Amino acid sequence: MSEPILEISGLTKVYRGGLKALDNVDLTIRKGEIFALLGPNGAGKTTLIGSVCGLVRPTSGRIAAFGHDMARDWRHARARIGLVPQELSTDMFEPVIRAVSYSRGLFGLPPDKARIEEILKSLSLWEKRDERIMALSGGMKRRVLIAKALSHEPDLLFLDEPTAGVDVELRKGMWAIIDEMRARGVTIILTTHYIEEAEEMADRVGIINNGRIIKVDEKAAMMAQLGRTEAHIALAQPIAALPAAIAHFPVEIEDGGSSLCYRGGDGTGKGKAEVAELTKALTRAGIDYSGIETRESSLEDIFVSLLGEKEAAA
Ligand SMILES: Nc1ncnc2c1ncn2[C@@H]1O[C@H](COP(=O)(O)OP(=O)(O)OP(=O)(O)O)[C@@H](O)[C@H]1O
Repeated sequence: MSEPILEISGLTKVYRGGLKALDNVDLTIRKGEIFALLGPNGAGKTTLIGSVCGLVRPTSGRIAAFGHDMARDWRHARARIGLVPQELSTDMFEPVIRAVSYSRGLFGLPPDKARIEEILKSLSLWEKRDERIMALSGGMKRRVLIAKALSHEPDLLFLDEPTAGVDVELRKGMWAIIDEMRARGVTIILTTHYIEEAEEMADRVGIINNGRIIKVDEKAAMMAQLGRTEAHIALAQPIAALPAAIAHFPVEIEDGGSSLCYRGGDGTGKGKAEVAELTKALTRAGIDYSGIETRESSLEDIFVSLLGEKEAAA
């Protein structure tokens, strides 16, 4: 297991007015990993990132990056940390290349035209280098944010909801860019609302809700618990009891016998396959159905079930 690059312990943030955005957060990030912080709106993701990047002053707790305590030795660590925020707030009138070069200088690195060119090319921004940022499309603006963060060659990079509100194509493009950064050895922490994004990108996943980290696990183990499948099967004729032929499936009668509800699977595609098996078994048993509605559980469903498990264990 590689060495820790970021160690957060007992981190709490209470905003003026009393809102506790982070509640005693402990989290260790290892060198070279991609860590996805998954949580709903207002969970505390941006506050957590802001605390590490020096934008939010923690109420209590400790943050150490690269072995340096951020409270005492902030400058040393800060120069090695990059942040891609959710939105561009400045430089709208600047040409792309100037904004990106300026970001590099801001962190005290000497100008390096070749490096800036390489970054802009890798993000397909080279052709747009002389355009003002305000004239770019939303997707290109996001790329500028990434280029700015990469310009100072961070070892630890935060991506705050890199693909919120972008179309599928751009999301895939963004994932490819994140992959390239990983290949260069950058440690990445990304926040997201999307389970599929965590699934696609991350080595480990942490789930945050109401300022608390509910669970942290390797991606595969986490996904095995998430993404359960739910299928509602409308029956052509109501049934009074579960037929023996389907009793071994995780299925229940609902709506007074006019439909069946399947809840199973483990996020590996097992659910869908099992629903297909279930429909075959119904056909074999001579039970007709008029429709099937299948869905994967949402992030909200998962929070409800994880919180339920946590409360049950407490
Ligand atoms: N400057 C602030 N002052 C007071 N409350 C704040 C401030 N910034 C954030 N909050 C509150 O802290 C909580 C956590 O917000 P935060 O932005 O960290 O969540 P998030 O998980 O990033 O949400 P989102 O997914 O919507 O970006 C929210 O209830 C938010 O309203």
